[in-house]
Amino acid sequence: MHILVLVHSQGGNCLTLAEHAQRGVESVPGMSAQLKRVPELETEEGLRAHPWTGHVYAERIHPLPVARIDDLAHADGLILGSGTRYGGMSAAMKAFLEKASPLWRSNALLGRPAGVMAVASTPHGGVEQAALGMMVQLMHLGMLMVPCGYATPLLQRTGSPYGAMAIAGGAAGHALSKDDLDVAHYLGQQVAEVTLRLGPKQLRA
Ligand SMILES: Cc1cc2nc3c(=O)[nH]c(=O)nc-3n(C[C@H](O)[C@H](O)[C@H](O)COP(=O)(O)O)c2cc1C
Repeated sequence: MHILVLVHSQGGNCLTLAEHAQRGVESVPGMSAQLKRVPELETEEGLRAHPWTGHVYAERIHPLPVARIDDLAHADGLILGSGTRYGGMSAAMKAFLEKASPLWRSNALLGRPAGVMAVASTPHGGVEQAALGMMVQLMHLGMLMVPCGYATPLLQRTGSPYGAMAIAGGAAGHALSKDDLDVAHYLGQQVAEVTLRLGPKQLRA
């Protein structure tokens, strides 16, 4: 069975979490994961020319496959990740989810498991709202939320009970910690295990 790990990352931090979530999924026998990015709203030239993140875009973001709405319908489970933008998910992630309205109409994603990840540069800069905002949109699509909870001691040090969350990037230049990466891996495992227990998706007409 297959999990789609779908990310919008500009500085590469959320992408790093997504890579670890992908490994977490793949650590569960019988599960595979594919990492894709949502379509960008900014121009290719603008992204490449950005003074701080242009090299990240060229080296790490651009090579990722760009997701289509169909990819959501064909995955047995989903992990979404976004950088925090003004206390919410990125516009690119939100735009992608809004394009999923045909799947909302057909209930194609009803009952499928999903987890969320977010990164912000400051401790009280809205990382939880970004993650919870993604959860709300996924619940409108009928998806089942798979949280981190507190079953792992990692959650005493980083992450959040809602999903994988971290403080990194921005002017202070915080780097992701090993605990942050391990929480992302843990979330991937959790989503994979729940997906496996629920069984293969039922495709709706
Ligand atoms: C337009 C914009 C808005 C941002 N808004 C916030 C914010 O509200 N709170 C915060 O802590 N960081 C904010 N940031 C910083 C990013 O969340 C941070 O750099 C994070 O590491 C981005 O993840 P990424 O490296 O995966 O792109 C903002 C960055 C940009 C470009």
